[in-house]
Amino acid sequence: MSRGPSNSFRAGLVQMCAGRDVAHNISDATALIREAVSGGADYVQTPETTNLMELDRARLFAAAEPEHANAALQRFSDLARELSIWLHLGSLVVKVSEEKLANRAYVISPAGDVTARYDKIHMFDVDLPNGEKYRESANYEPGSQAVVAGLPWGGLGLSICYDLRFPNLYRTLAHAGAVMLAVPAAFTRLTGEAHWVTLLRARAIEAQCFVMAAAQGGLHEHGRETFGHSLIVAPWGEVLAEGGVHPSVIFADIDLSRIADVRSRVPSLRHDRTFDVIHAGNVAAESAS
Ligand SMILES: O=C(O)CNC(=O)[C@H](CS)NC(=O)CCC(=O)C(=O)O
Repeated sequence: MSRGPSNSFRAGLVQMCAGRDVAHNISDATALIREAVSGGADYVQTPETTNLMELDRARLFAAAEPEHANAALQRFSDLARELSIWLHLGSLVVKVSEEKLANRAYVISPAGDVTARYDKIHMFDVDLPNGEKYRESANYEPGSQAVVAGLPWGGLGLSICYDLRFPNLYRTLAHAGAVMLAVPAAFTRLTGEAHWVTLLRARAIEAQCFVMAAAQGGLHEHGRETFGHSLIVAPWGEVLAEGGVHPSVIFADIDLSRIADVRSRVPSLRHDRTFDVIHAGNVAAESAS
């Protein structure tokens, strides 16, 4: 595969449909990562919870492994080294105590070393209109640190799934030097249909970054359905690649020289202002209380 100049590279995003068995998920992801590399990818991203999707708390904790003895992390570190790629595990389920897990992303270098970790900050505790109920915080300990991971081509701002709804995280990452944003996810089908593409394009446009979002998709063993539609978006907002519902790999050639062009024409990242909020009129004052 021909490698471009140092500010461009090929991204391969793995879309999968993870289940309850860690070994099975590792083997599915491995096949797709190899497919991505066959297609010329220098950077490969996998979705949220690549190693495990399980609803039952007892089974979830029985299958979850700590970071120092994590089969998925060990296997994927070896794979990154074997294939000589930057491998970004969108997240792994990692046991951090007998009571809590972390929803943790890893960036692994072509030497097989973990160079960045990120724990999902925003917990998906919601009640959807179709009756689906999620209480992520019951099982997971949220993170409290945003992370810009250094890649050879530029800074990659890390996030996971529900974080997508908090635009200030991405603006903070852009101000901290990110030129790419990662949003690996397991979006629900219902909210994915309504919001996924729109929110990802908005984050790309407002943070003036490339956005890369590898997704879980399809009907999972644990009974939930996720939206799929892995997406790569350019900083001007156009969609460069989009997946369907089933496991696959999507690709895009990322040319980071576009960032300077977009940011110099519309310098909105340098136009932030502070302001006060006032309540004008009785109706607004009452409804705001
Ligand atoms: O629990 C698992 O098995 C894997 N993890 C997830 O599915 C996570 C946490 S429950 N899902 C989301 O954050 C969906 C967000 C979303 O769909 C939205 O913001 O609309």
